[in-house]
Amino acid sequence: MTFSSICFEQGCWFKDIRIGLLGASGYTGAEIVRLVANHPHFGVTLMTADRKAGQSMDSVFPHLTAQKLPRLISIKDADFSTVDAVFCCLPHGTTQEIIKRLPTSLNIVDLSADFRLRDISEYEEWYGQPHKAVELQKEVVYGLTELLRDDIKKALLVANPGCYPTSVQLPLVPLLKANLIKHDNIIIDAKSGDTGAKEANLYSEIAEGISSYGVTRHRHVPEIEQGLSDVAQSKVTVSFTPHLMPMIRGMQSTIYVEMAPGVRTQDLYQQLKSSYEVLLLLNKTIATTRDVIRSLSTDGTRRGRY
Ligand SMILES: CC(=O)N[C@@H](CCC(=O)OP(=O)(O)O)C(=O)O
Repeated sequence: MTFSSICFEQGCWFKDIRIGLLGASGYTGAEIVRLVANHPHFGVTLMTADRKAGQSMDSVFPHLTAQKLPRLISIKDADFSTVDAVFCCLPHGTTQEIIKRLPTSLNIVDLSADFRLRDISEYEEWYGQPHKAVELQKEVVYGLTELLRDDIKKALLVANPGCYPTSVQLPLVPLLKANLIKHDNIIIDAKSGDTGAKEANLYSEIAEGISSYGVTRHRHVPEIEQGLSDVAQSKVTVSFTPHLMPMIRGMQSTIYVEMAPGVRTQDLYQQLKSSYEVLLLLNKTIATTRDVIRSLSTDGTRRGRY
């Protein structure tokens, strides 16, 4: 991305890249604000949230009170000449039409699923609706940063990966690339916290229980298979079952693979260790979502090498 503008709007003093958030009042909007807050170059100058237009962001998320943020406005009142890049935090299925009306000079990161699947017919099959911006699909870079960092830097439109597909592709891609595992019989037992759910769930419906859902037909399956097949350079299929857990935040995917002949568990460990600068635990300590959340709060800059 190249930006030359200097911006002096409220909330963006001395930050040279002006960010607009569309659909800012949801969890993904709040997360972008958190990430941008300490960024040396990014400043938020535009925030839209149709149902909360006129309100301040801290009236929705009080933990953001200390941030200097513009007031939430309706998207129809947005002036896109005041931004260099847009994060689209709108619901799945609503983004395609909005993005195609935005100025073509804008860098866009779409956090919905609208541009993740390259194959349009696969999108229509899994999301149950026609794709409304087919012409944009060819511009898209799949935003799994650890894999495609250089392409992402040059992209005008980035499709931010789904949550489960991220948790599955990051560990499996280095193993597939190094031919350490077989391409079939990959079983993914995945668990998500409640903030990942599409709609607000009542405490009484979630607490003290675990539910599997989307069994054999979750929309993240084709996204996972697309990514894994790309690196394996042959068709990879997976068995995937997601579960909703009684916790607010976090995700854990336990993945079962068959190792290639002659490969040992230690080889998988070494491959992952040399691929990412992340907390990697084996035998001595068990991974927990709590530890990941704790580590995020102290290090937002961790990067993988892929
Ligand atoms: C627990 C739960 O319901 N999770 C959602 C995934 C979260 C989401 O909407 O989004 P992404 O596709 O952007 O990851 C689901 O299974 O559809």
